[in-house]
Amino acid sequence: MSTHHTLLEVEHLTMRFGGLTALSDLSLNVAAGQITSIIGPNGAGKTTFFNCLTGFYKPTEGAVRMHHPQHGALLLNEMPSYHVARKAGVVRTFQNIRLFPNMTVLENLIVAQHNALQTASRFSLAGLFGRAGYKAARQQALEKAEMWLTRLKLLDLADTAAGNLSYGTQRRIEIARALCVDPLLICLDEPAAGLNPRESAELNELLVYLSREHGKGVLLIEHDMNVVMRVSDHICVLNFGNKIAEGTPQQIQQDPNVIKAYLGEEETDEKVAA
Ligand SMILES: Nc1ncnc2c1ncn2[C@@H]1O[C@H](COP(=O)(O)OP(=O)(O)OP(=O)(O)O)[C@@H](O)[C@H]1O
Repeated sequence: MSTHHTLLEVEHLTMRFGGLTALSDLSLNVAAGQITSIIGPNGAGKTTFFNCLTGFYKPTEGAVRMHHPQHGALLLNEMPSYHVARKAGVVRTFQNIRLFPNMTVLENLIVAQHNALQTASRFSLAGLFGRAGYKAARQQALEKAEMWLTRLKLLDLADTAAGNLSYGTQRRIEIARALCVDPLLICLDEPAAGLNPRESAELNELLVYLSREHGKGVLLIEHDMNVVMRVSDHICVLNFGNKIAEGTPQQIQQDPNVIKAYLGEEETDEKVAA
């Protein structure tokens, strides 16, 4: 799949908490079928950005526009978070794992589809027990879960309690769960944190597969530069809430402002002098 049209347009986004400006006048485009990474030192405003675009925070200023093939341009900054996921097709994972540990892997993926199932049941017990529509919706939910479990190489673990699995596997399950709601854009907050090198390499493959083969827009917050530099099509660098650079991995690696933000002024001078 090779359509790289703009999915998300971020315009002059600002988020203030009292006197602290966590995000300042950020403008950025995110394309379908590409991996866009947001990087920056601790406290740069990366998670605040995700919170603004997924309805968790209401930005102080600016707009976030999602271009949806059926619904047209949708202003995410004016939507509650459940609409951001359901209507606009923007889903996220969090820095800390948020699976139901006592449920099986499959159950976690079915629960993620509760909106479709509730609608099919018409919110009634009669619906749950009898309606053909509900049975069909449940079958579809199972098929979708099975498809993503197969593609993410998790099918063998479908009946295992999620909490008994390794950290890296739980991260994959979280991504599978997010994919079950058919997102156009998937936002991943530090998915490589705590992964071993093999799991990290598998994650790289998965992100590339989702963007290239499924045309998903992938928005990635990540500290692991091995992941970022290998998989990103586009990188946006934040520092103290400001965008200090934007470009391809090669451009970012050579950008003096980025080197300064990561290494500090003295080291940069030494590096330049060396
Ligand atoms: N709800 C909040 N109330 C007050 N300040 C906040 C809130 N959320 C974030 N901040 C502040 O905004 C700034 C940016 O935080 P944010 O979590 O977005 O950074 P980050 O780039 O994601 O950092 P990290 O890499 O450590 O996760 C920080 O100074 C943080 O303390």
